[in-house]
Amino acid sequence: MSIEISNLSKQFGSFVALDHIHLAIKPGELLALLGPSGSGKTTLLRVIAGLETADSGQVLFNNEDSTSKHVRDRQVGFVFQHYALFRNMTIFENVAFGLRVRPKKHRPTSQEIDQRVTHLLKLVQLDWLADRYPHQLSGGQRQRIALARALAVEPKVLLLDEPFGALDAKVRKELRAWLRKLHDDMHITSIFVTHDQEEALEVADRVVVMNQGRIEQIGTPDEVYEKPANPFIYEFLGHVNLFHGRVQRGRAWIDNIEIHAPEHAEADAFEAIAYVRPHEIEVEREINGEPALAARVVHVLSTGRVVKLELVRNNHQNQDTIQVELSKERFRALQLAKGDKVYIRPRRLDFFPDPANQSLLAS
Ligand SMILES: Nc1ncnc2c1ncn2[C@@H]1O[C@H](COP(=O)(O)OP(=O)(O)OP(=O)(O)O)[C@@H](O)[C@H]1O
Repeated sequence: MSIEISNLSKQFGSFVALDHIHLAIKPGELLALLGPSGSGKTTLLRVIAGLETADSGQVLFNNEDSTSKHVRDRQVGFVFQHYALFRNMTIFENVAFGLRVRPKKHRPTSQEIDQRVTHLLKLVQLDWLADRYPHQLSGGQRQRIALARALAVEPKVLLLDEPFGALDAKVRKELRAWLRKLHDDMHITSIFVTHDQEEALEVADRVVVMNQGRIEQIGTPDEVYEKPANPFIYEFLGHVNLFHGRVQRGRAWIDNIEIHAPEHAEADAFEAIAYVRPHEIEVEREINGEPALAARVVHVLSTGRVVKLELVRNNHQNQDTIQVELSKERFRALQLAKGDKVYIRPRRLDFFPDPANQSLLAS
């Protein structure tokens, strides 16, 4: 099932929750809606589900306008953060529920229901819990059952709102991998809401980054992480270092370091902010012929395969810490410790006009 969202807007009173949203979701795609709290993710999901009506715009399922279609006719399955399973029903009956309450002429036979529920419980790898009650399950197991229950009615679209939000970090990680695999097996067009960057980047085919009711960028996890469209996304997605510099006709400068900026080949001079990810900074003990920024190590944190360094620049007014990530091998080769002097050079920088200083420089 493809979903196309066209020019969708929604206000609550005078507050604009969705602001002219356009989005095309391919059949079988797993899409993440990612953004800070209040950015409109849940509202968008609820409009797609038919639980909320938009003020204007359309939601098309397989090119067919569903705006006036009732929730139960949209063939969507839901999983929410706190999905309340029926407490007084066994796990088996919870999963069977959506099928048992169907009108008689659409209801599968009792034998078919048994078969389908057994199959789904196997799919979520919890068939051994069929006779238990929800309170006898862990949070992660309950969410997997919630998913099995959503899948029981064979939805064409699966909508998940922070499905793992209430779980601890380790279980979340396990369920992410599990959801990805399940999706690869089933290919149901799925949209999940999260405010966890890592979750979105790890699980989704494409990520939609939202902010203040608008879409800031749509792309594969690599695209949004490696090529953020604007400063908001840079700062929202993972750790990032900020430098101030200057750009002119395809060249850029951070202090004495000159860097190619081919994407700004035509640009007149402008004051810029420049972003660089922690793993895109080279660290040397000695200056090696290329201009570099002098800094010193203020903190070393070893986490598994990478070593995270915190640096501050030497003799520089900006004493914000600079985060650097090195491989363990590189860290060993450098033999760095707190207090050591180093030279750093960003391998790749992305430049944007500095909002605090928009004035043009004399060329
Ligand atoms: N029924 C409502 N009445 C009034 N305002 C609402 C209503 N539902 C949502 N809002 C407002 O719309 C904005 C977007 O809410 P929404 O739940 O879509 O955000 P979100 O991105 O999902 O946030 P979170 O990650 O915190 O769940 C919020 O500022 C919220 O307060």
